[in-house]
Amino acid sequence: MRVCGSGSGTLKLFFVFNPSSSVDISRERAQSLGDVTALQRHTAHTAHIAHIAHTAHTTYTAQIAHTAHIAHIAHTAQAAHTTYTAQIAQTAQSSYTAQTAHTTHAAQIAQTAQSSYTAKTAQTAHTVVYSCAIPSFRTAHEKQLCMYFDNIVLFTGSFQVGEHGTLLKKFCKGEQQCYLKLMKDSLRPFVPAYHGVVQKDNQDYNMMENLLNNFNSPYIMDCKIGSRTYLENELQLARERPQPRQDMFEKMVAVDPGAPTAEEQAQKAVLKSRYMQWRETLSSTTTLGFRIEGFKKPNEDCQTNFKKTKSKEQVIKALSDFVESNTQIVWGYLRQLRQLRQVLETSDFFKTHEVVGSSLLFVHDCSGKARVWMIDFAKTVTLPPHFRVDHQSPWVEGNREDGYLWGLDNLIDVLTNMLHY
Ligand SMILES: O=P(O)(O)O[C@H]1[C@H](O)[C@@H](OP(=O)(O)O)[C@H](OP(=O)(O)O)[C@@H](OP(=O)(O)O)[C@H]1O
Ligand SMILES: Nc1ncnc2c1ncn2[C@@H]1O[C@H](COP(=O)(O)OP(=O)(O)O)[C@@H](O)[C@H]1O
Repeated sequence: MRVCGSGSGTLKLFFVFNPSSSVDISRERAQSLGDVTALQRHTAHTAHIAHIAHTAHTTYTAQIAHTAHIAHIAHTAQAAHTTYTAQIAQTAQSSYTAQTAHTTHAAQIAQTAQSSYTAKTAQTAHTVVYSCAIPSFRTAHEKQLCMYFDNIVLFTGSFQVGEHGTLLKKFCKGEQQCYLKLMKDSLRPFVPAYHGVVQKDNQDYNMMENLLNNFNSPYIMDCKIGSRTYLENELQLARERPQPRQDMFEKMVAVDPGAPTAEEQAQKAVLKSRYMQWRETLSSTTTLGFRIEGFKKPNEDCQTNFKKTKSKEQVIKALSDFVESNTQIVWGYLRQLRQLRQVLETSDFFKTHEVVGSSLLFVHDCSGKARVWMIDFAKTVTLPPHFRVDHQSPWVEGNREDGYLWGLDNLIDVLTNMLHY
């Protein structure tokens, strides 16, 4: 969450997953080139790359891991300081567009993996992968949602990879406080394990378990839960110090050119609270108390085109696509959600917090394993002493209701309906 200014697996390659490219490539590219250089430095200086070969779970990853034998990786990583940036820049400028890189990616990797274990092959695999490193996401959020390429974590603005299969998220004090409390709460099994604060390149991060560690080619979905996605004090701030946002105006117009009012059209900007409310009514947040932010299936583009997914039928269609109509997976998720529902009833943390903008992360794989975790507590705040919410009542300013249980019940209902389709 960018509110503050912004298991133990060991896979340490960062790939940028890249769907259709249409945006300001040069700015993003510059950023991504910086990331890749930083990444290579990281790779070159840690011994963890050796674990890649051992812990690669997916065929795909295993292939790369095998191909990229440790000696060759070391060599590649060393070379990276001097040659990689240039190579990627060159690749990007040639007809090797992000789109092309993505579509040919799997085929090329497969081909590469089948060939012999030469340094050249290892390097090829890396080059192919990194030539995908031209982000074309419209929003930072989409970029984070799309942070996985199979089990391999992408290096994004807010996230870094930590030691021993952990994930580092840019430090946010509010989120840290939540995790510290959650580690002692009955909700602990439903949140990533929290491992404290670490500093990297002068930036503090909250270190947590990477929830994908034990999955093989995971399917990943992020659902934002609750009837409201902004805090009451954000509304107050917007009234006291209105800060019209041009970027949000642009995001709004991209979805619906008719959405801004005449005044907003004239200013070419909207307030954040207005944008957030518009997003809520456009999607199922207001009608169902949750919305699909995006999902990612193995070897497919990340899908984030759910801003207008509002009706039950539309939601069911999207969820069916995510689980590929596999009822075993639906049952798995339902079991998890029902357990979570029960635990929420007993949780002291839940009783005493307004949970806004938090997501449920759904992960399953072809083995049939399906898990759900609560993530993203950057906008979860402690309620004043003795202040109670039921997490179900409609929100009116001042009552601090977040609609979390209402949304969860609707989600359970929708998944149950899917079994009868
Ligand atoms: O999803 P889109 O339509 O791109 O809108 C995003 C999300 O609502 C972000 O919330 P979240 O991170 O919970 O998904 C929010 O970050 P905040 O968490 O800071 O509210 C962004 O605000 P800005 O960061 O101000 O742009 C806003 O632009
Ligand atoms: N502990 C985790 N393990 C695995 N993936 C995670 C974890 N935390 C976040 N993610 C991934 O990162 C994405 C963004 O995380 P989130 O905490 O919502 O950040 P932001 O608030 O910056 O959007 C999620 O949709 C999910 O895919």
